[in-house]
Amino acid sequence: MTDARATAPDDGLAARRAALHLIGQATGSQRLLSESIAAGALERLSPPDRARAQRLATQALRQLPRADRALKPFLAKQPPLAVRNALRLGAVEIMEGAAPHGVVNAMVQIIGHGKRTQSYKGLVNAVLRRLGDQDPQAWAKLPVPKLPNWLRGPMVAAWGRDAVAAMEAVQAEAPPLDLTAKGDPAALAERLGAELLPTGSLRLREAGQVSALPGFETGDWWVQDAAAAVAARVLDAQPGERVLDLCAAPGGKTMQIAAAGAEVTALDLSEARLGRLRENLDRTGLSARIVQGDALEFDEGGFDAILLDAPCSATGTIRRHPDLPHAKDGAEFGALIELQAEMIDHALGLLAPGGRLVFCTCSLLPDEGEVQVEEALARHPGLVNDRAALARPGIAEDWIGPEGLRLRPDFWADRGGMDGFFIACLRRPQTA
Ligand SMILES: C[S@@+](CC[C@H](N)C(=O)[O-])C[C@H]1O[C@@H](n2cnc3c(N)ncnc32)[C@H](O)[C@@H]1O
Repeated sequence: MTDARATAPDDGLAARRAALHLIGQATGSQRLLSESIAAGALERLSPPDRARAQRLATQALRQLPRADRALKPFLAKQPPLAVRNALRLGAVEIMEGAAPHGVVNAMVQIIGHGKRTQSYKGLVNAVLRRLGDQDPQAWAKLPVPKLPNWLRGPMVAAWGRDAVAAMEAVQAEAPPLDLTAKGDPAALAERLGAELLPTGSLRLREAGQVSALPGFETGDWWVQDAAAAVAARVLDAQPGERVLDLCAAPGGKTMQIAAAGAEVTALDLSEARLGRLRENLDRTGLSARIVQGDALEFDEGGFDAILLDAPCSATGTIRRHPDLPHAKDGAEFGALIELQAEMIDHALGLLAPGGRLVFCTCSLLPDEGEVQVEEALARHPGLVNDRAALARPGIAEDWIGPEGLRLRPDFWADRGGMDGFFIACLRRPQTA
């Protein structure tokens, strides 16, 4: 059955309304876009509107501080959040090149529709029209959006002001699309007209619809940030090895390990995310044993290698998830850091003697990376930090620190950056 509301052309109203819902949830209710979407926020939309709503919300959240600056001269006082967000989304769209009249009409209609917002119709109309008369160059000259203080403080303490400013500059841009090839990356790069990155990932700047790219249906590749792909390269799974992927879903790293010919067990707590892992394995024709459960309760041992891509603050992925600084406030850091340490200890106990544990997090906070390794080495006498395993093709020597490999969004800035990651390889002694 077709839902007429989902398919009728509406000049972008449905997509904009949904985008505003997502932005409202992130800025008003501390809900990540992924959480709102999992709760059904985009269910009623057609696939193109769904993609458009997500794109609009993501771009508006990425540029929120710029939008606020551009709007400030036109607002004597702040209107309610729903109106403010409509102005923000409208400002971002107009200043980034959308036809102003279409944006103004849509926002006026949306605001005019709500009982609590309809009295702001005139304001939205006037402000967005005046923004439409602004020089688009002025937008580009606005300062790069800064991270919120709760995150900026610890990051400046860890990496210094200049490095954080460089990361913010990368985070202000829409990221490229990175792919991992199931087979030969050079041949696939040629087929797709993609850049072959030094670490072996592929990069497309203007990808369009992912599922329309050649090789999607046949499962010749999967979407995976270049930095995320390095963790499984460090693990370097060998054909026939027994490998445990402890926090596996949605399975980017599981697929790399399976493609290397290892016997992989993919475990995750989330049944919903494991559903995505199953779809990914089906599409790529790769196989893994799938286990739903808590990593801390899994007690099958004797693995040659374990990948622990632990739950973390995800602060390394802000350029792909710009909702995070708006929806979070750092309150959960402490619990995550404790969980990561428990997971490291538990995983070490599941290794065969001489086995290796690759621990990684997509975090920019040393407490979720370097400090975890330092403390694990202190807790486990005889444990070896195998830094030689980190020297993979394309990895610059100065990215490897005493505790492990630190990847940052401002690395490869001229190529479009990369996600922030920490990766270490710990070896259990032969005799424990
Ligand atoms: C960073 S994501 C993993 C990404 C995945 N390795 C990939 O490359 O696609 C962390 C995962 O840990 C899972 N997780 C969180 N707590 C867990 C637990 N106690 N046991 C097992 N998995 C857990 C989450 O459901 C989430 O899928």
